[in-house]
Amino acid sequence: MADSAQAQKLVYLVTGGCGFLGEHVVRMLLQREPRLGELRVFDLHLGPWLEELKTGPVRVTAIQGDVTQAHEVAAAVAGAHVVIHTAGLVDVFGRASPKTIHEVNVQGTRNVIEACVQTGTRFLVYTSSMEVVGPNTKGHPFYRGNEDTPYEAVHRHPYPCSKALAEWLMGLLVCGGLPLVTCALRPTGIYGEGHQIMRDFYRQGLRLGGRLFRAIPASVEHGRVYVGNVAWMHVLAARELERRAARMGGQVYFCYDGSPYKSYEDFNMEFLGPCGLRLVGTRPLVPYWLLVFLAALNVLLQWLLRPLLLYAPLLNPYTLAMANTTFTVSTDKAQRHFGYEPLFSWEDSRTRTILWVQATGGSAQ
Ligand SMILES: NC(=O)c1ccc[n+]([C@@H]2O[C@H](COP(=O)([O-])OP(=O)(O)OC[C@H]3O[C@@H](n4cnc5c(N)ncnc54)[C@H](O)[C@@H]3O)[C@@H](O)[C@H]2O)c1
Ligand SMILES: C[C@@H](CO)CCC[C@@H](C)[C@H]1CC[C@H]2[C@@H]3[C@H](O)C=C4C[C@@H](O)CC[C@]4(C)[C@H]3CC[C@]12C
Repeated sequence: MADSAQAQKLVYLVTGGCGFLGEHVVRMLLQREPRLGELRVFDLHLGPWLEELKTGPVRVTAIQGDVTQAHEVAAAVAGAHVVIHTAGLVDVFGRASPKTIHEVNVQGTRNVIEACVQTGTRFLVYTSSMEVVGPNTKGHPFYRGNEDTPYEAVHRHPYPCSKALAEWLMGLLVCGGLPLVTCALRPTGIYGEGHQIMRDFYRQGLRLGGRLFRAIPASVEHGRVYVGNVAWMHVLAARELERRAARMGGQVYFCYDGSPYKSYEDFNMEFLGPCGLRLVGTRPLVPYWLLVFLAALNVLLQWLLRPLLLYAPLLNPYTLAMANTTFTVSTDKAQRHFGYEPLFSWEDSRTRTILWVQATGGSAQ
């Protein structure tokens, strides 16, 4: 990618490119990366929507593969200039075993790093998570903090443990002095078109006669960021890693935009309200001790039923702690380091999400 090769077309690889975030990254690259020559989309499950992208000017190569299989990753990475690694097992509900979460999120990331080193790929952007920092097991608030805010990060749940370990692996590279330049992006709770949990809440509200019941105090802030802005941040970071390697290499960045600071439930109502739902109660209708009890009961039921079926409700001690602990970010690090500005205003993000919930929320899609 030297000066003389300004017009050189680049090969990008997006792992997890058919996931919620991955699909937005893929589409954003096609729209906003002028140097894109080939786009490889690597995923365990390929989406049918990829077919429509294959008719455009950029070569789109769909690769069905597993990040836990080093040889599959190496084959996909070979010849790629830039890798955006979003593939991950996002499970805070006990659907997958801790071992599987570790294999996909930690070993999978190690495979991606090693493939880059072996095949000479120089730029790697990793999708990390807010949970690398917190909320911690002690329920300490992280109130509008930034990347340098001191916070006692204590992980016990397999998912945050795996994301923290994977991000740490990225950092190791810099210490090792390898030619690979990496950075990690830490989204808070992502929302937008394709957000399954938002759709689940919508359907639950419809079943309950157009109502949802407040369980979390409105004063607890939960950080949220629009998927289009998270995707844009990945595309921009990937593009700028070369030019600003000394500054960006080994850095971590929270993903942020103009989304308002609200509780998890009040934030969801920004979209579900215009879709006809109502949040009942200005205060939690269920006492907190009862939620704690129900969350613990769900863990017991999950364990008892495991030989027969997979019982994985939204409420468990970890998700309750997440929803009930203030964790919000306020930072401009990505702006200072690589010129990031959100592409979508809060109004745009809101409208797009509402339209998506209205279009697909009631259907089986
Ligand atoms: N959704 C959020 O709120 C959020 C917040 C912070 C960080 N993240 C991170 O963003 C990334 C994407 O999350 P998402 O919400 O889009 O999840 P998702 O489940 O929609 O997407 C993950 C994708 O990875 C793929 N994948 C899983 N295991 C794989 C394997 N072994 N090999 C290849 N592909 C595999 C899945 O098929 C899926 O398409 C994850 O790394 C996640 O940890 C998500
Ligand atoms: C107690 C319930 C009353 O309505 C609400 C339970 C809500 C939980 C299911 C969600 C609350 C916070 C969410 C998480 C958060 O937004 C950030 C995440 C980071 C990411 O890396 C993965 C997804 C998630 C863990 C997200 C999952 C759902 C919540 C726990």
